[in-house]
Amino acid sequence: MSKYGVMVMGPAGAGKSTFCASLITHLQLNRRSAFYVNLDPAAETFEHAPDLDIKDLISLEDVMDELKLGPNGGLIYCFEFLMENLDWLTEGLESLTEEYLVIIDMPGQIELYTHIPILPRLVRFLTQPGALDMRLCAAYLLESTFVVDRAKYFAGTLSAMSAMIMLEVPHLNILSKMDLVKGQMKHKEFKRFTTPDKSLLDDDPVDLALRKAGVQINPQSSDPTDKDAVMSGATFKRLNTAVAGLIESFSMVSYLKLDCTDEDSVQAILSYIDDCIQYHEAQEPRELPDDEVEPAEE
Ligand SMILES: Nc1nc2c(ncn2[C@@H]2O[C@H](COP(=O)(O)OP(=O)(O)OP(=O)(O)O)[C@@H](O)[C@H]2O)c(=O)[nH]1
Ligand SMILES: [Mg+2]
Repeated sequence: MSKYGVMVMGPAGAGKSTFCASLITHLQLNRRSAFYVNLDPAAETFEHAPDLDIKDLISLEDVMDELKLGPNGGLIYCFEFLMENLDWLTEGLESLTEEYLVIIDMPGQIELYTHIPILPRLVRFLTQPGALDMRLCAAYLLESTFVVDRAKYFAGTLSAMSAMIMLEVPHLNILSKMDLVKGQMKHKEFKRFTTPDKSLLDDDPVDLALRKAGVQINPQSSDPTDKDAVMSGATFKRLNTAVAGLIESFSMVSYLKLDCTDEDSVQAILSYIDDCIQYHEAQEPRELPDDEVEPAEE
C-alpha cells in the first residue's frame, strides 16, 4: 500500500516546525489524518507531539557528549546512524494507510541539503517501490524577509535549487513568514520575488544604501581580508550577478507564499502538496457518520 508524505526542509529558523504544526492543525480541523515524524535530533519542544521521533533512536546531546562532536558534526553522525537503522523508520511507517499524510520535519543545517548525499539516500529509501513506496514531495522553506537583502535571497534560492536537483522528487519552494513582510511591501511589489530573475539585483536596497552612505564600490576591490570591502566590492557584485544569472537560466525555482497565521494560506499550500503527490486520486470514497448526513430536502 502506498504512503503519502511531505518532507519539510530549509535553512535554520525558516519556520519548518511551525509550518508542520499549522499543517497538522489544519488537517485535523478537516478530519484528515496526519502522521508527524520529527527527524531533527536537536528539537525539544513541539506544538503537536511527534508520532515518530528520531530522538527515540538517537539523541544529538548524547552524540555530542560521547563522541565530542559539535552540533553540526553531531547531526551528520545522527543521520548516518539513522541510515544504518532504517528498520526503525520502516517499523514506524509500514502500518500507515493511504489516508495518512506523513509530515517529516527536518533539521535546518544547510549542509544536509547541499553537499552531503544522505538525503537523496533517505528519499530513495522512503519512495522505493515494493517497500514503503511513499509518494513524497519536498517543501523547501525560505524566510520571506530574505528578499530585503538580494544577496541573501539569491543564496537561499541557490540552496533551494541545489536541494531540488539533488532529491529528484516533486518539489515546492515556499517563502514563509509572509505576515512579516505584508505590512512593508505591496502585494504587487512582492510578486517579483516569486520568480527569481537577475533584474532584482538592479535595485538592491543594501547596495543603494551603501551608495547613499557614500561607500565607494571599487572595481579593483582587492584586499581579500577586508570583509567590508569584499562584501560591498565589485567582486561580490559580480558573484551575485553570476549566481542570479545561473538561477535564471535554469528557470526551475518559483515560490509559493505561506503565512502560517492564515488558514487559507496553509490550505493553499496543502492543495499544492496534495496535487504533487496525487493524494486524492488514491482515496476511497468515505461514508459520513450518521450525525453528519444532511437530511434530504422534502
Ligand atoms: N511571524 C512569524 N513567525 C514565524 C512563522 N513561522 C515561524 N515563525 C517563528 O520563527 C522562529 C523559528 O520557527 P521554527 O518553526 O522553529 O523554524 P524551524 O525552521 O523549524 O527552525 P529549526 O528547526 O531550528 O531549523 C520561531 O520563533 C517561530 O515562532 C510565521 O509564519 N510568522
Ligand atoms: Mg524545527
